[in-house]
Amino acid sequence: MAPDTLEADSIIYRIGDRNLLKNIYLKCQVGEVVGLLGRNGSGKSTLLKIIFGTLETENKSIRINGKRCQRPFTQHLISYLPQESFLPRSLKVRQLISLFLPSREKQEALKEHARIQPLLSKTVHQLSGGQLRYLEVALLLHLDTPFLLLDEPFSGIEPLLKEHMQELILAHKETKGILVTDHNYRHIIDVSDRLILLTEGTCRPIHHLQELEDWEYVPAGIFS
Ligand SMILES: Nc1ncnc2c1ncn2[C@@H]1O[C@H](COP(=O)(O)OP(=O)(O)OP(=O)(O)O)[C@@H](O)[C@H]1O
Repeated sequence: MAPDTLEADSIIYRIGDRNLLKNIYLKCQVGEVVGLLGRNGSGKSTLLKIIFGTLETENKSIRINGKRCQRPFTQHLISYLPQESFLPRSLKVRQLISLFLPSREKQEALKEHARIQPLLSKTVHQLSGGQLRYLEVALLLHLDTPFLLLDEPFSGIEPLLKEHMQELILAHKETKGILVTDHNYRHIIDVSDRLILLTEGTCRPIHHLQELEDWEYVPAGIFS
């Protein structure tokens, strides 16, 4: 059975005597984008690192189709966009695509992409912050992993490119389950099928946008 359900369950994370994450449960299915919102320092990045498997914690259960999986990234089940850029600066975009994507077909598809094609002869350090972020997200979306965690894909990019980033994410959601977090909450709302708010160490499903005001994530009056 193809992997189609990712569950992160019973996640607890403490920093000193602070309970940052208290018994978190969240689920993401192939074909949906789940938007994770939360105030600065609420633990969103920490949660993504724990799910990806690069941050250890005292308690967690990551399951794919119900089967426990200690480090999903080693089995090519999850890919992850960290907040900081992760690409080597000295390589040309063309080389990077060939190195990063195992499938020739995906390499060619990305090289022909309208917003990537003009960048092919540039080295990574010649790209603007927004171009770099777009390239990173495009590379990860072209991998065959069924799940993708995106930490601040809209950060530092101009309004027009944000629209293109949204389109890029939506163009791939049929074959992926995508968990995305960002402070550009309107873009997260637009791109997501479901919203979750991480607050007080707990994931709360958001059914109505007004709840974002009730939990004081956005100022009163924005949605009401
Ligand atoms: N290695 C660490 N040592 C001590 N405190 C840490 C460490 N990593 C994270 N924290 C603290 O954990 C809390 C959650 O951090 P995290 O980066 O996960 O939050 P976030 O919701 O992603 O925040 P932001 O929206 O500002 O990126 C913060 O208070 C942060 O200071």
